[in-house]
Amino acid sequence: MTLGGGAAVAQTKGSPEHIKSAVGAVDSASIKANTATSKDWPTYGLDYAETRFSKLDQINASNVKDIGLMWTYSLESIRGVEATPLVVDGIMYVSAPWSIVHAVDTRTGKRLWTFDPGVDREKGYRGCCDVVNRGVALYKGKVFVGAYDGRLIAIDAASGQKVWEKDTITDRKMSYTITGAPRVFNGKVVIGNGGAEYGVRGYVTAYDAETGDQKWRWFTVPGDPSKPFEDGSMEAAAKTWDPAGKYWVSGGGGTAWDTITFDPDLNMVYIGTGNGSPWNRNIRSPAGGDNLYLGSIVALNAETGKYIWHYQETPGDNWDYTSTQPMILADITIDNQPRKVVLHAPKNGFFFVIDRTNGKYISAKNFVDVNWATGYDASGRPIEVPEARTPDKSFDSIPGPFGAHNWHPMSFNPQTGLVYLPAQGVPLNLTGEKKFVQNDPGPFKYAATTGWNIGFTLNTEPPKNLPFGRLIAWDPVKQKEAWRAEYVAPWNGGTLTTAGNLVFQGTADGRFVAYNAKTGEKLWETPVGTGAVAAPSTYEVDGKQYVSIAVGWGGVFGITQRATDREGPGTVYTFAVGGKAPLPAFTKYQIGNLLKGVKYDPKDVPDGTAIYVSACASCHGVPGVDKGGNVPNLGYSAPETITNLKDIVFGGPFKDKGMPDFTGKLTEADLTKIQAFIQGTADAIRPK
Ligand SMILES: O=C(O)c1cc(C(=O)O)c2c(n1)C(=O)C(=O)c1cc(C(=O)O)[nH]c1-2
Ligand SMILES: [Ca+2]
Repeated sequence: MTLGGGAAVAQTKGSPEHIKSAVGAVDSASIKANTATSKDWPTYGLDYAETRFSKLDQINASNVKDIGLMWTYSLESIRGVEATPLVVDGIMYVSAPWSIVHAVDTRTGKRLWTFDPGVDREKGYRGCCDVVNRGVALYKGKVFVGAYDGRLIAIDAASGQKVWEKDTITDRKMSYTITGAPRVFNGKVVIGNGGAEYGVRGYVTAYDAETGDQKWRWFTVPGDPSKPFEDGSMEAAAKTWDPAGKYWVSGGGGTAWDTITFDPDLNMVYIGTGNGSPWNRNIRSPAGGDNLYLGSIVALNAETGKYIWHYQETPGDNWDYTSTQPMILADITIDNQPRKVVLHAPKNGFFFVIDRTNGKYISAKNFVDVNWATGYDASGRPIEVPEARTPDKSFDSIPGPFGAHNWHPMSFNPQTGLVYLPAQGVPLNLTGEKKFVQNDPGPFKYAATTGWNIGFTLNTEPPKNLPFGRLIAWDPVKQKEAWRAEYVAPWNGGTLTTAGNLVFQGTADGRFVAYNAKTGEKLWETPVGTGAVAAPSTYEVDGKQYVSIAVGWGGVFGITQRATDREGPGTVYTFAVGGKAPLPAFTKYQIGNLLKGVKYDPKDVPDGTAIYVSACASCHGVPGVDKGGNVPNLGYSAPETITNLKDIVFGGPFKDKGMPDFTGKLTEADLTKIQAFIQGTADAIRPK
């Protein structure tokens, strides 16, 4: 066998030498070249356009019924698994909770190495939405991972040893985290961060892939006006914020916590920016204003990081409507004109088609029911419903802050012309805070004890709309649904589509399903160990096509809620035609009895409710009502656990699992009240 350099050395596949040459050859040119065959899956969305459309068709609509399990690989995790597995010549790189990276030989399903960046487990509460990681990036023999605590780390792809590490965080006092997959192009690795529920200012940074040296940084929202603007885009943006809101004190938000999409044709990188911080615009910018660049797609020069254009999908965000959802770059024909577009389905419930050469709006249409806007006008501005921002009334925002579409990647199949979009509804009611004080852990302020600052109280009135989850096949040209598959719950997985006329998706209720991409007919399914939220990938090894999915229930919805009676560990499942491996033994989710017998004073229940909402609800859910996600529901704890709450809440005995030490944040008197709320709620819902 002759290798690239002309050396006639036969390598054992999976050996360090093989990995050095295979992953060493990954660069922008090879990622582009791979689109001709889709043999490898070298970057988060498969290709730079992030289509998640594979040209492989060995597995297709006629034979998908014959695929079976080849192997499973345990990620040994209990929290959410959101990563898309990358594969180059049979070597898989997949990340697990706490940003742990696993290298797996797909020829055997065996571990090559793991890398644990050593994120302080006690700091899990510094991110809003589970200690997840959406995946790694590969470039010239290195694996890049964004660690949850904000470090960007380069790892040697063959040895699993750290090559370099950079602290990407500008201000360590603030709750910044990284959950997204880095993107690498032309020798630069780009990463953003999360934290807009806590009061941070968003930005993205490019580093030299080889050395880790910083190349450029672009802030998404303006900073303290007493300091100079970083660039002209910040000067322009500041005009759309009301300084009376002192937005820089609560960071402003706009965090780029997921999508960063490189466009090799136009040498631009598109950043999807997040929600406002705090969410409530009346507090953040009392006189109103669009608050650029929240809820936007922003094009930057890929070389310099300089602003080129923006399109704001949610002007003056008020509802946690992030535009961080994954983008797809497509060349499609609209009104007989070939157009270079971005396809995008942000949280706000509208499907957007944007001209990516200049950021001009082409069309937007709601893909689920929405109640905050009736549509978009010809200039691309939403026609808002006034009640959606009433300061003195509560509002069932539809979509709610979980979004009509969250981070779960969609895919686009040019053969069907359809986008496969995991859509959902998670009801939530928002009531504006009358008096907002940054970092006040006060009662009823959701998750405020762990640092949230959103300017709303949640569900002070029970929401009236109903939850749902569905797969939508969406025609972006007609802006119309072609078919749908309904699910039992929200929070289903990302999608993959192939030239075999297939769509693959994992589901919240613990299945992995294949559909006919044209018609939506279900062609195959298998149970997997727990709810699946990540997107699958497909690749060819030694002439054979495989499909892999990393399964592990979690993410913001999955911390507190569930749709299966199974639980972890996080596991990679790999399927191929003729696979005959037995499914692993699934672990049954052990839910205790509804809590009974904890002594409490009913007078403590109202205060207990208020404290629970601020300190416990974001991870433990509503006692007894929710059934526990990847974190236990306290309404089903043993009575001794609740009676002795102080043994868990103080001193950090479960900090390895992500439970913070509340010493100094809660008192023993608070715990007495929390106990009253937990037992009181369990008693209130107990069937008579
Ligand atoms: O505003 C932010 O900075 C931020 C960060 C993240 C994150 O980093 O995971 C999420 C969100 N917001 C968010 O609004 C959201 O719905 C969400 C879901 C998830 C998830 O992984 O399940 N992360 C995030
Ligand atoms: Ca957010």
